[in-house]
Amino acid sequence: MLSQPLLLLASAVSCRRMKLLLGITLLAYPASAWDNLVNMRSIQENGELRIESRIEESIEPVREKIRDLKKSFTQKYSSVKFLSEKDRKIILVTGDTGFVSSHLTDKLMMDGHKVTVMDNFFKGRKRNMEHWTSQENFELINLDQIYHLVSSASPPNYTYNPIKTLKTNTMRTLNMLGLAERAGARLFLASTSEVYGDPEGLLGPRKRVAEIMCYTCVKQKGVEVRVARIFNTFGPRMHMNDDRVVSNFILQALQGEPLMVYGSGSQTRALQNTILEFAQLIRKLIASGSEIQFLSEAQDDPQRRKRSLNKAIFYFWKELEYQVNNQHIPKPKLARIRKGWIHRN
Ligand SMILES: O=C(O)[C@H]1O[C@H](OP(=O)(O)OP(=O)(O)OC[C@H]2O[C@@H](n3ccc(=O)[nH]c3=O)[C@H](O)[C@@H]2O)[C@H](O)[C@@H](O)[C@@H]1O
Repeated sequence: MLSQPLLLLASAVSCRRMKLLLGITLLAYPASAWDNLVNMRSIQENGELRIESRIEESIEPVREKIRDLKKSFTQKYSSVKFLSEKDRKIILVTGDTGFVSSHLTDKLMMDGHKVTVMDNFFKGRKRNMEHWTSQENFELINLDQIYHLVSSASPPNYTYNPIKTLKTNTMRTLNMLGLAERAGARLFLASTSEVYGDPEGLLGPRKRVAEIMCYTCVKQKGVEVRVARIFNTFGPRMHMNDDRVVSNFILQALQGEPLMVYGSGSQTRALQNTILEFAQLIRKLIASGSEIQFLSEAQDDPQRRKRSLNKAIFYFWKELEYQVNNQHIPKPKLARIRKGWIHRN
């Protein structure tokens, strides 16, 4: 009989314990969950902080660059370094208003050099260079035309160093053609009457190669080219030692020395009928008492090279007509020309 109440008591006790245990568990769970939550938050926050600081670290140099850039924009690059003439280089940059080249120019200018830039503004922009335009070390060239008057026609000049003459006429012509192509500019080549002369000569054949280079670039690259074969030019600023016939005879006549005619003097040039006649003319014009002396014939001396203005007039007339027709300039009426109101020269 005793065991019954004991059992009941025991079960009552364990029931209370269970309840107690259950109560404690119920209380402990939310507490630990809260704790976990708090922990997780702090881990997350720590992580976020670390990420943020890393981002900050990597962004800082970019920010610095932006600050520098802003500063440089407000400075307008006015504070270029001063370089003495010895250290200051004269630099040519082509394609300058483009992206890379415009930054290179900034660097060179800031370092104090004298920079000339050349561009046809095909891809670049003038705006990229505007901040330099008032700076005295800076020059911007936009090319439309190149006059390639390379290689002197003076015999002592081009015979002095034949390899230099060869290089000047060939390599420099190619370089200039490349520049003309790049800049979209028209190139004028000063060729010579010598291309009609001796095929072994020192100047003529080299100039002929230069001409061929020009025509090849016209065909293959569409470069606009003009070639003029210049005949026996002379005039003020010609060098005393040029050693061509005009300056030689004038100097000899002025100094009262004999005028030296090579060969018989029957050879012709564009400037006079014969060289002998030319010597006589100079002597008369200068009123010189100089004699005329005949020396042996010069080597490979072309005997006949004379002007024919008829052909030149014909081509100029055709060209003028073409230009008038294409520009829609009203042609003068024939009656007005006849009356003498408009002169047709
Ligand atoms: O300007 C030109 O077109 C050319 O002039 C000269 O070629 P050349 O035509 O022979 O011209 P000069 O040297 O002035 O001679 C002209 C003629 O006068 C003669 N001459 C020249 C000089 C002199 O003192 N005496 C003389 O009788 C020459 O024998 C030649 O027949 C140059 O050699 C070429 O490079 C140049 O392209």
